[in-house]
Amino acid sequence: MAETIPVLEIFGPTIQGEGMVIGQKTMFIRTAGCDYSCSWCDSAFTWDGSAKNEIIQMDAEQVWAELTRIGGNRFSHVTVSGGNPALLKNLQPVIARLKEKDIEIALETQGSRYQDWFTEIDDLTISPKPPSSGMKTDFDVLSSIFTRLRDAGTLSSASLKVVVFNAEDLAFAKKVHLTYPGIPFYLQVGNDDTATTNDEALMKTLMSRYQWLIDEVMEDEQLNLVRVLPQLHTLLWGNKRGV
Ligand SMILES: C[S@@+](CC[C@H](N)C(=O)[O-])C[C@H]1O[C@@H](n2cnc3c(N)ncnc32)[C@H](O)[C@@H]1O
Ligand SMILES: Nc1nc2[nH]cc(C(=O)O)c2c(=O)[nH]1
Ligand code: SF4
Ligand SMILES: [Mg+2]
Repeated sequence: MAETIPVLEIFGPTIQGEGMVIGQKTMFIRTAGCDYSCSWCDSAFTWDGSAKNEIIQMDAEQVWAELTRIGGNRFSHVTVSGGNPALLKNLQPVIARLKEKDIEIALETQGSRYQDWFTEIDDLTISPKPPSSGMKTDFDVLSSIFTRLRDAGTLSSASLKVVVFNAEDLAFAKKVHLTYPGIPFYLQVGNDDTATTNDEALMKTLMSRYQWLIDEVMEDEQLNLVRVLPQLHTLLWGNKRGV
């Protein structure tokens, strides 16, 4: 049996709603399982057991078949997220298959694990977690990821993205930025109501949080080379899954 990965959903094409390639037309592969349990995780179903019956073990061929079944020829970019896809050594054949098909590949991970296939990712988003998440970043692991990418000559594919809910999170984000000044740095508005179905109210709250974050960054002379973004998909579609 070929190597498989646990898949929770494959969807798209849609726009990448976050970070370094925001707006990019892309397909998503969402893997199951995470080594973290962030208090505000908007994808908790990937690790809290609530969707365990939806997990399908798929090999590279099956992943490609599903991508083309739903995306046809209407995509050239695939984003892998989770959960933490960096837990999966077996993602290698999936990445190889996408490369073979000339598909650009993005990956979302929190920077707690390294995999050799990181060097084959075109847009690698590393998202260390701030205090409000309840998680603690291992900066030795994070630094070793950047060292390995640099050694492989692929550091330019990487960016950092920190989600911010409050002033303490922003101080953490600043520490991350100042520790890795050469890595493109994104601040992202935190969504503190991942359950609501009131899209209008959520959009209003998120826009005012976005304004707060912008105001803070504008006043801070150590945050001059940063990009401040909302989660565009949440503004457009609220907490809906699979968009
Ligand atoms: C669901 S995570 C999956 C990838 C990986 N585990 C990670 O956290 O980077 C994808 C992105 O969504 C962000 N995210 C999760 N919950 C969020 C929330 N409530 N508000 C804003 N961003 C959130 C994460 O920080 C991460 O950048
Ligand atoms: N449109 C859209 N953009 C996204 N960017 C990161 C996502 C994620 O859940 O990792 C995501 C997602 O779920 N949908
Ligand atoms: S690391 Fe990512 S997937 Fe895991 S709990 Fe945190 S936000 Fe959710
Ligand atoms: Mg998401």
